[in-house]
Amino acid sequence: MRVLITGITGMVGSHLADYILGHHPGVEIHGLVRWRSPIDNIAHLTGRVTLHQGDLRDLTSLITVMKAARPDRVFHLAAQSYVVTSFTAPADTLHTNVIGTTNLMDAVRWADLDPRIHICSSSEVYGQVTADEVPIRETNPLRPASPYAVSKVGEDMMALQYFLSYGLKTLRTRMFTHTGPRRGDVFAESTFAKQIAEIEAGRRPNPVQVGNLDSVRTLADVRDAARAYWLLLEKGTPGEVYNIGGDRTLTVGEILEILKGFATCPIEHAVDPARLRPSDVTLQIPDTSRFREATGWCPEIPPEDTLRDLLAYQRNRISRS
Ligand SMILES: C[C@H]1O[C@H](OP(=O)(O)OP(=O)(O)OC[C@H]2O[C@@H](n3cnc4c(=O)[nH]c(N)nc43)[C@H](O)[C@@H]2O)[C@@H](O)[C@@H](O)C1=O
Repeated sequence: MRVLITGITGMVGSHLADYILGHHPGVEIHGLVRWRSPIDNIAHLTGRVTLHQGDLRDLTSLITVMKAARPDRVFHLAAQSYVVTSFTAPADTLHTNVIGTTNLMDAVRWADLDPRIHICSSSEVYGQVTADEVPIRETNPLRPASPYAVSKVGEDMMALQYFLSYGLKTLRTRMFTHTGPRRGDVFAESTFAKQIAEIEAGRRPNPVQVGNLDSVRTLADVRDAARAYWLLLEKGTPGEVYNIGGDRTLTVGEILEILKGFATCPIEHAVDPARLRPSDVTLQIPDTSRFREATGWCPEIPPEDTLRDLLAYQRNRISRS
């Protein structure tokens, strides 16, 4: 079997490649890499995966990649994924996520292939929900509260439309917060871990700079997420959409406190007004029963282990820089 992973240089894509190599050694892995993308997260995979240069914004490049890789399965994980950047660069976010996904699906059609395609939507599509609307089911209303969320609604709906109109075997996930080693520095738990590691190393003074600590999230481990995505294309139904997420509910402040508990020195924190958003999504608790029933998946790694590993990853990066 041949798989193509877009976003293979990112946190989830690199862990998915690790998972496949570890559990399904006969699978041939191809990865889409944007020109000049940093490849630190997949340096350890050299010689074990085939990389193809291309760009989601460039249909011609995607057709060339599809014809070369000829995947049986496509995991589309590449995206502009940072909510805050979407407020400052909304058009860029829409282009990469909506047009880029459309280009990818068109490339599959142009190359005359019929793979199962994982389209990675997001819990952000549900936007701000009220207390009586949780746990969030796939049937909850979509009320996107950021340009990023709008882009994921567009990506999600284009995948549905290509299934309905052309029979493309798209399966959509709406993943809730997931993290672990290789998480981008900008996200909440990752910037906290990075700042703590810098304070421990004497590279920055206390306090850790934070934004809104009251948001509620469930935290899934990226390695559980990678296993979920594999199971999705093994056992899921084309045309369907599935919520996926962790089962421990924490405020962002509680996540910070867990990380502080692992620190080797006292850590303080202070709110930086620049880290507050024009609108924030403060309550995200999923109902993942549809996905669990379809695949048998459930999360295995507790948030404490995830956050310990994330801090270890940030410490390691700082010690090497
Ligand atoms: C499922 C979804 O998950 C992610 O989106 P996100 O939830 O917006 O992620 P985040 O880590 O940027 O914010 C989480 C919460 O934490 C608050 N917060 C406090 N203090 C800081 C802070 O200092 N930095 C950041 N970034 N957030 C902070 C912030 O206001 C928000 O309420 C992406 O993977 C996205 O791609 C995705 O699809």
